[in-house]
Amino acid sequence: MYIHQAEQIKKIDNQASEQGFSLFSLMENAGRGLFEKISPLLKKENQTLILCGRGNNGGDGVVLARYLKQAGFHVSLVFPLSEPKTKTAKQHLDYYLQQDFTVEKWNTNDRYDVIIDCLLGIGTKLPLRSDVKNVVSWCNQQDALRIAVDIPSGVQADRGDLVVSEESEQPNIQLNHAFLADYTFSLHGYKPSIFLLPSGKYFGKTDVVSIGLKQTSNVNLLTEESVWKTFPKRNDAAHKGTFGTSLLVAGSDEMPGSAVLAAIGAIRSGTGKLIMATSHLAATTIASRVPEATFMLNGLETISEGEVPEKIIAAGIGPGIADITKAQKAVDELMKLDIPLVIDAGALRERKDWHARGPVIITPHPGEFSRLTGRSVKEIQANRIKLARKFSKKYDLAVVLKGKYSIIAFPNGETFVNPTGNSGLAKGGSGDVLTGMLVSMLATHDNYQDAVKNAVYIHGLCADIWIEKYSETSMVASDFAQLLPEVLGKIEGNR
Ligand SMILES: NC(=O)C1=CN([C@@H]2O[C@H](COP(=O)(O)OP(=O)(O)OC[C@H]3O[C@@H](n4cnc5c(N)ncnc54)[C@H](O)[C@@H]3O)[C@@H](O)[C@H]2O)[C@H](O)CC1
Ligand SMILES: [K+]
Repeated sequence: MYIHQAEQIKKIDNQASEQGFSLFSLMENAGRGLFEKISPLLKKENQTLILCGRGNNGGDGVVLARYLKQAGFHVSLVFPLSEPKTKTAKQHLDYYLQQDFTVEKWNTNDRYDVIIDCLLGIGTKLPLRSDVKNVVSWCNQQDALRIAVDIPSGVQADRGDLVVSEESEQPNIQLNHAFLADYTFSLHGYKPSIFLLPSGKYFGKTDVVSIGLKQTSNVNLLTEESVWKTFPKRNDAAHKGTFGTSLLVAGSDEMPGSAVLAAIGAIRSGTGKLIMATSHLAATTIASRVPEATFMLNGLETISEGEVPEKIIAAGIGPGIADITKAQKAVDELMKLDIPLVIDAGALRERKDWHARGPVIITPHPGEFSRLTGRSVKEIQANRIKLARKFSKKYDLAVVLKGKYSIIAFPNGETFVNPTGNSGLAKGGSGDVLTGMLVSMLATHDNYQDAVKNAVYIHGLCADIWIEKYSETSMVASDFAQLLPEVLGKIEGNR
């Protein structure tokens, strides 16, 4: 499923128009497609208000109004911000009027069953002008079904923040920030703000209306199907060497649990063998929970001095590591190997040189990404896709920016939004499990990008499966020991 940034949509529109597909036809397709999706939600006796802005989002509303009226629905078409100003919207309004349909005056005392928001689309620049704010605020206070076209008005296409002012500190839904939709029908494809916060809270249920344009984007939503298709098959002749040896540099006397969790994630995700480079105390704890692991004692020190176990085919470093200086030296050593390397938690610090022989995957949460980029967490959250892409390209590494809708950005520009997961993962230790899973899947997949995508998707799916039976509150990271077999059974069964 493609995700389109506003600029890309404009480019595709222009291309289509150069190739003879006029904006008038695109708007006609948009209105017709919206009619097909929206009319089943309306009853014939409903009073429906379509609020149109001055741009092409308003034009979509005009076409939708025509189709709904032709089908016998009670519709009031209103321009609360004055009449359309774009050529195409004007043309459609002329055609609408020629069918003897009318434009209504807006009376805020009238009551409607359904309100359709065609005020602002991807041309939105914040802050919202006060006249739009007033209309949005009125809409949000009505006892009506609210449907947004393309994006809810007040939301931008590419960013997650709503009000470019101090007010945006307030994370809760505000009545006058944006149209609070029950449904949003996106034209051509989803826009990034569906997957960002707080904007994502305003979309309600979402669906896409095709308008006949070419589908292409290097930002995609991960799907379960793509995971089935790329998850490696294990053949009967396999032995422990077939799936390779993974190395996890994790855990310290202060934080043995993180290493246990990373080891659980790794051992349940397919690696043939697992070496834990860790402290004596942590090794004792790990051995009791993951007896399959072998150990390199004083692992962090040893690796930081340049002594690395042989024959490893994937490595990860960071969970439960307390000594930041040694962690950096160990990262330097691991970067000399021609294997994929996951850098997380205690090993994830700003570096001058990210250059490595094999692929590097960093797994920051927003706080860690803030430390790496020097930007505030608020700025990162508003702009997760763009900033992850930028960092990935600049340093030639893969970024897994964790959080609701984790972003995976690869240095070739391919970017993925992960739809799985819930707040059951927002707990200490779930990131450690992910690091273990990543390393293990890197050891078992031929293609490192598939390994990263699959680990992130499956990690979230475990939490989604958990809440089918229990609640987000009760989930803890050690539950992955049971959840991974269940979820991998589902994935491998479907393959
Ligand atoms: N390929 C497609 O997906 C197509 C989508 N269509 C629809 O067109 C809009 C985008 O149209 P555009 O005219 O570029 O922008 P808007 O309708 O969003 O309106 C711009 C309009 O709003 C004013 N404005 C911007 N920000 C603010 C603000 N903060 N406060 C008040 N007013 C604001 C601005 O000055 C302009 O006047 C897209 O979303 C789809 O709905 C096409 O129909 C077909 C192709
Ligand atoms: K809208």
